[in-house]
Amino acid sequence: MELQNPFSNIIFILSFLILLVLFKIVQRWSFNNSTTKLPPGPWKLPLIGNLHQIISRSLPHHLFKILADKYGPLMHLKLGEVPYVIVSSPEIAKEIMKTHDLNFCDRPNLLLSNIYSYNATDIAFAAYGEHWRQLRKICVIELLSAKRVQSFRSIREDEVSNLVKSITASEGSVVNLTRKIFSMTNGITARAAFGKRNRHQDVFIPALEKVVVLLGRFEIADLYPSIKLLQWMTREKTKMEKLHTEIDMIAQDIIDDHRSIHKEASNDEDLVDVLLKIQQENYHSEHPLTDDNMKSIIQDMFLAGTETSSQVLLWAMSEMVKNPKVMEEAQDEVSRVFDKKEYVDETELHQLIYLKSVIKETLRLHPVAPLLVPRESRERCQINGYEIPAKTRVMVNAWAIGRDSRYWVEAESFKPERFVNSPIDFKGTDFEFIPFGAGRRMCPGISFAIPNVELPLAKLLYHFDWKLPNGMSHQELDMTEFFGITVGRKHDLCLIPTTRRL
Ligand code: HEM
Repeated sequence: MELQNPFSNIIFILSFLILLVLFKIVQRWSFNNSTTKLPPGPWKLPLIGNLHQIISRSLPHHLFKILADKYGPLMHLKLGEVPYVIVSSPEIAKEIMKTHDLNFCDRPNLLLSNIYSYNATDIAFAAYGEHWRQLRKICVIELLSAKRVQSFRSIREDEVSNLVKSITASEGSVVNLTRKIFSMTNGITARAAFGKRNRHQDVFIPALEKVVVLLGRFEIADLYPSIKLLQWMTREKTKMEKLHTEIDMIAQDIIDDHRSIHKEASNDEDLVDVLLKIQQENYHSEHPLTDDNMKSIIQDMFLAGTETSSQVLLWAMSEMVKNPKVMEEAQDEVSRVFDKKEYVDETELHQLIYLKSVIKETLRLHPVAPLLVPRESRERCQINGYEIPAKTRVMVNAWAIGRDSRYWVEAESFKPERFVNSPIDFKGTDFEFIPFGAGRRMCPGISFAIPNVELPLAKLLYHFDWKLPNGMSHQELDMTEFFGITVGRKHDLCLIPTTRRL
């Protein structure tokens, strides 16, 4: 019988443990060298990270492009204590918003948007999950469907005709187009949402305009979420709470008014009517629609819908004034299509191929949400061999992507003809052109937005010729941007109209 070495078991166990430790060391080493490699980015200071590089006079989307040219299209920044990645190429945008979309479809929890959005229970700021899915479904199927948008046609035509009338009244003198266009877009959204113009609207819209200003600011408390004291110290928090209470009361009044008037006919249903109907139908369901949910949806329609469409219209007019040949060609097309009819309505808008290209080119050079709406990673993942930790905030620089010279010839020039026979569209599948975002969180309002831009533009070109005031030449038109929740013109667009056709 062979004698068993009394130490053999111990030796075996020890060898096993040594191997295990070695294995762990190798695993940790390879992990450090592959999966934990963060994307490149500028050097960071303790406590503030890259804040000192970001706080400059440049607009964030411009600055991020300059930095991305140096550090690459997937760039890591630390702002305060929060990790950010900035995406600046169509390829990486596709990775984020298509391949890994599920991991990047959360929104960060931010102080002011949380107050505005009933604790992030609206659509735009809600975390990804069942609640967001339910609201988004209501939005896409019931509120912003092609059929519903069509039902608002007479509202659009009416409001745009009022715009034309008010411009005609000031023919030959300087018109502040910025103010007129904002008022028209607000009018369309208000009538679509609330029905007739009503007494509350005059308070609701100015209050929301103040919200827009507050939401457009960088809030230091959001960059140091672990220091709760900062949240209590910020004055903006108190301002937002006050505005929120004011808007909430008005919106509740509007809902209650609608509740008291029972509508049978569905022809003139507005968005509040539709939401009330859904609330009644879903009363006993697992996810009933509360009054707060309704108010948050309506707010989102205004916030996401009116600023954006107005800014696109103003950028398109600015670019056409700056490029008179483009203006001429667009006017010729509108005349060709509508001269026989002698008025512009929505029935023939589909024929305005060049005008549609003008709008696309405007959205390429002036995406009104140049960094889209921030997202946040749900879990740790790898993109292009780099590690993106969980809870990293992600900004996609749609503005830089629209100027990527690998995709766009003469990227900085305004050339609508590039879109005329091109299949490239803004529906979220061509990642070199993503003014409405892409993936699960993509803008659901395209079908509502586009007629709000096409119809007024067609009418402004059909009825008027435009020139700059004070003998200014078209090259002199100032195109400086203002960065807020959307990026619009810094200075109001003031032009002199002369009538072409009544
Ligand atoms: C030209 C006009 C518009 C532009 C350029 C625009 C652009 C955008 C962008 C870039 C996003 C973020 C997408 C992302 O994170 O990938 C967004 C989200 C959103 N937009 Fe628009 N938008 C426009 C008009 C509208 C209109 C008219 C409405 C509604 C009436 C609307 C409702 C929304 C909502 C509710 C969201 C949040 C979606 C979500 O988080 O699930 N938008 N929009």
